[in-house]
Amino acid sequence: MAALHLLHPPHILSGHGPPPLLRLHRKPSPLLHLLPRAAVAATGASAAVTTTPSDAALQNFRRWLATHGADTGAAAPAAVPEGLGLVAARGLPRGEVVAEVPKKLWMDADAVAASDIGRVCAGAGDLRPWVSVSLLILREAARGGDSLWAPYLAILPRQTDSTIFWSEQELLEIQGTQLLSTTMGVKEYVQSEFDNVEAQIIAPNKDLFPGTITCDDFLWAFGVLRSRVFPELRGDKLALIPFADLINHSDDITSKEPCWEIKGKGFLGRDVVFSLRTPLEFKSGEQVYVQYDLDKSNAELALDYGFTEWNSSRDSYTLTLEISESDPFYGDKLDIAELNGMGETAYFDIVLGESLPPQMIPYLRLLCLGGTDAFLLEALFRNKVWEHLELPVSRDNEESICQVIQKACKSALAAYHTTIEEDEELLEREDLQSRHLIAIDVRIGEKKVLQQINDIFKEREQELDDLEYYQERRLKDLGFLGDNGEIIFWES
Ligand SMILES: C[S@@+](CC[C@H](N)C(=O)[O-])C[C@H]1O[C@@H](n2cnc3c(N)ncnc32)[C@H](O)[C@@H]1O
Repeated sequence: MAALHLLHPPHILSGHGPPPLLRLHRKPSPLLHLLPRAAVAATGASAAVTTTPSDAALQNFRRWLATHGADTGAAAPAAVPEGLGLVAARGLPRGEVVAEVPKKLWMDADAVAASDIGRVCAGAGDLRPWVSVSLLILREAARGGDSLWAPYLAILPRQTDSTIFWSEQELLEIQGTQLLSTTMGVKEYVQSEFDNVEAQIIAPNKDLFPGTITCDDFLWAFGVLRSRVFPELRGDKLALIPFADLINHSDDITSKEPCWEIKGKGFLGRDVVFSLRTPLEFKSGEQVYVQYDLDKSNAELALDYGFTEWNSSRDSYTLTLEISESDPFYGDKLDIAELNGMGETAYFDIVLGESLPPQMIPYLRLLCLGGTDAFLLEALFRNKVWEHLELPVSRDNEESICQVIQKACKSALAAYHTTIEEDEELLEREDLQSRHLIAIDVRIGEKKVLQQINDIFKEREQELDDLEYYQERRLKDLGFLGDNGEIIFWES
């Protein structure tokens, strides 16, 4: 029995620790009430919170862009099923410029430095770029009509369907999912960053932040950045680009080529602009789309943008494996993991319909190594051990990896409040709200991946007798074992 050799069971974390606590509703924030994109109608049957600004606000926004030298003639902002979007004003071939937005309109680190909060942000030391740009958004929103960005801030949505904006009741729909843990983790992170900036920047500078700024306001600014910043503009380059950020996502766009560039224009190319291009041809009147990120899972799309796709390559589950500190071979195992570019904890993203990540099984075999196989952990084997772990080590070790994974999958599956079949039935309903649909898509995807992992190891467990293990390979290498598994003696 494998367990006899497992002196210390490996630590398998599946992302299903104690269920995260759901926060109570907080009061609506004063600042969000100041933001204009509120008195509007929902668009499209599936849009629970997607609202569009008034025509007057849109016209004001377009005038503002033109006054400040933005070139946006190729597409017009308009109400579309995804909220606002960009609609081709004429036939646009592939690679055509949709808009060129001058740097003076971007909300980025330079805009923070040049603004009246620049001094306090610089004085606060190492503020993360997203934190200082969030403060700029909130400061400018509080300035109302006096802000340079007022016409832009007026058309920003008050919410998206990102799970960071879901109510306690709505979050119950993703009970047991990794998405719930991630969402709660992100909200806690934003809360702790807010606590810091409130103490360091907001409270001591009441002249700059005269009204009340709450954590909900800060979460809104975080959500705006998370859903609207082009993926490559992260870190120090983080920038909110008005107008270009109205472009919606379509799964039909599969090209990996970036659809934008930052370039110089005008005399000696001194005027920096953000230039957005079409990834495909679009007819006049069609909505122009881009691909946000081909590699994001449905859970990531739900968290960042508030939508999911019915596409199995977006269904994924992150398996977390960890070398337990109480393992008697902890030091040796950690050393081996580190020598092979891994660590005490390893994360494996498993995608529906795709094979397991290549490092996962060797890492698992390492975690389960013990008993009579522990000799492989000796220093003598250090440079070769990973090669050995790439193939089955022993029946006991292989059986252990099959059992621990199946156990972890079963326990993770038990934490969901619905089965795959129940979810599939729910998907037949036509009255599903967008957030409910996102919840079903994510939990069904996670469960399918868990089921797939479970099946792989179940099948493997049934093949244990047919596998070739370390000792047999070794005897063969030394010429002691024939092709049919018979021991070759010198005398025969
Ligand atoms: C970069 S903004 C695009 C402009 C946005 N539609 C608006 O009204 O301001 C990204 C947000 O648009 C919406 N969105 C974009 N593509 C979508 C899609 N394919 N399905 C549903 N919502 C989408 C989501 O709310 C997402 O968070």
